[in-house]
Amino acid sequence: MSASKTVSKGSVNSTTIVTDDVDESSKPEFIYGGPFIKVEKPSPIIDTATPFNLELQGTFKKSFAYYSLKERLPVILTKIIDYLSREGAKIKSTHGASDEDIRSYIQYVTKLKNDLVTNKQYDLLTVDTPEARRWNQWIEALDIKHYFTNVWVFTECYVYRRLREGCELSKTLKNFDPFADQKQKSFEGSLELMCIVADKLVNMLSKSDKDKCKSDFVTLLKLCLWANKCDLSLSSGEQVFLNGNNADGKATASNIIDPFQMILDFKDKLLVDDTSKIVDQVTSKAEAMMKNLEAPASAVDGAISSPPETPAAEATDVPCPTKMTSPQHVMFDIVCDNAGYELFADLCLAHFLISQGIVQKIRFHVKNIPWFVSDVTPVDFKWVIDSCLKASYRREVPQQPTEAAEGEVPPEPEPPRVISADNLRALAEQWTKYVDEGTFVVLHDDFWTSPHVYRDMKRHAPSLYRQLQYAVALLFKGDLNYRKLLCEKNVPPTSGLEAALQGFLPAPVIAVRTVKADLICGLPKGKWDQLNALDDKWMQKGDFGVIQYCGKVEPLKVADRPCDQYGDVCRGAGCGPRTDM
Ligand SMILES: O=P(O)(O)OC[C@H]1O[C@](O)(CO)[C@@H](O)[C@@H]1O
Repeated sequence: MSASKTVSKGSVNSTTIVTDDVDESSKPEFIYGGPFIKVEKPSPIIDTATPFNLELQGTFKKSFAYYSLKERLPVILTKIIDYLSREGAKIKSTHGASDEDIRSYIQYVTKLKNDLVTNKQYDLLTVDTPEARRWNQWIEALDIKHYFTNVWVFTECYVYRRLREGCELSKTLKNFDPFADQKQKSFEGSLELMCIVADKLVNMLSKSDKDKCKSDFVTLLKLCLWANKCDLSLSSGEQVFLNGNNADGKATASNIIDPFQMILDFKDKLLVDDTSKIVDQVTSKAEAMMKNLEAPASAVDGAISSPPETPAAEATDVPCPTKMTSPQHVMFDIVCDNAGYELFADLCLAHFLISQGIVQKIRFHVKNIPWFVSDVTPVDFKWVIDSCLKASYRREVPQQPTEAAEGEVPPEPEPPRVISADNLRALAEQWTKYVDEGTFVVLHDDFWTSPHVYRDMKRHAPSLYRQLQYAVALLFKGDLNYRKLLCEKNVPPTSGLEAALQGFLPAPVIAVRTVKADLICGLPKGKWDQLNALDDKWMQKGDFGVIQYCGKVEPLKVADRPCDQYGDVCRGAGCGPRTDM
């Protein structure tokens, strides 16, 4: 390890990046009463991969966490700086910002990047909101407050939270999303894929027999999985094209990228496939819940579907969640990951579950603020549907001529295949109705943009935990959710999901994730070693995936804590009409 820090030019648009190792061992220190002298301190960086059963952190030099903090995250920040410098005029006119506003944000991001690459201590947030104060309490409670030395997920979340703070501190940039353009471009690059999927989805929506319904459900779960390849933080903001597309995101003249074909082509890359179990369990649980809703409360074994003693409750009031032990609707929850094509795939699954009558509502949990470059925010949720609604696309693909047998007249060439956005627009029209009537509900709890792993949700966000308990199942999308489900711990790869969740059991958990970080559970014995022997970076590329299930659930009882809104005076109802329970 070098004894002094070197500064070299980074590859991104000539912005200076510190590219040597994070090394605290040779910083001069002031000894009281004496001159500045060199004090050798042990380096926090260890030349190893993350040992099993430890949390991921940037100090393990052979881990993806180290590489990410040293290379990927600084590039993401540099790109924001470049974007602000390049598109300053556009940003100014959209947000009514001044040169000074843009300059201040650039300075803010530049300092953040320097603090990160030099492994400084986290700064406290300076905006004064209840959520920012909570962040500061979490930071203050840490034993280790350095970027590389603390747990990786905390540092990453902190960096994205700070990016937001830069906007919050500005008078004019409060609604600025530094990743909006990248998300938009990625959506546009996937338009043809969406048209192709929409054309097939329309044939899955009319009520079908049990076998077809099961096989379509399985297919759509797999569609959602491979859509998770398209995330912009793994590629540091570069567009990701699913197998075979050109660099401009378009399929070549005679070539069609069919995401349903990809599911078959990627069969061997799906390392854990619980889809069959998921479909069986979700459908039977949903059926049981549906019966429960139809039956009068007294007829249902032990279930209190409305709270006791609620004389004043309006018929339209939803009972207080603290007293309610069964839901008001049969609901399936999707904890979303990326906007664009991935959200489109989630919407397709959601539409299918509703149209087949499997569930009555879908709750989409999205991020409150721009997050890990391409994660869905409420604004993204709306523009993705609106963009599908307005989509205009048409391409005629010439069909391969059929060979004529020797001596025979060649058959008439097939007419070209037409790919168009007609069905995509029709689907989006239905999604708009679903949103308007509350069949699709978009929720954005602050917890999803906190640094906490899901084991700790009950402690940090008890209301959210309770809300999740009403779901038939919770579909967690993507790599970041997976890391938080596994408590950011490098568990032995053969350990089961239930053990890895460490008690996070609000409702059945479905984890759908392409592998983009070096932790995993549920692999068959020997598989991890086998994959490592072929490519020691296989966990960093998003080429492999898992669809995992844990059906163990903690029973939902009347809460032992008072109602959030009315405390002990709550009579069991009157928490306002809610659509999300
Ligand atoms: O969009 P996803 O699937 O959550 O992936 C997020 C990416 O960001 C990280 O969580 C951290 O950079 C990686 O593990 C992953 O590459």
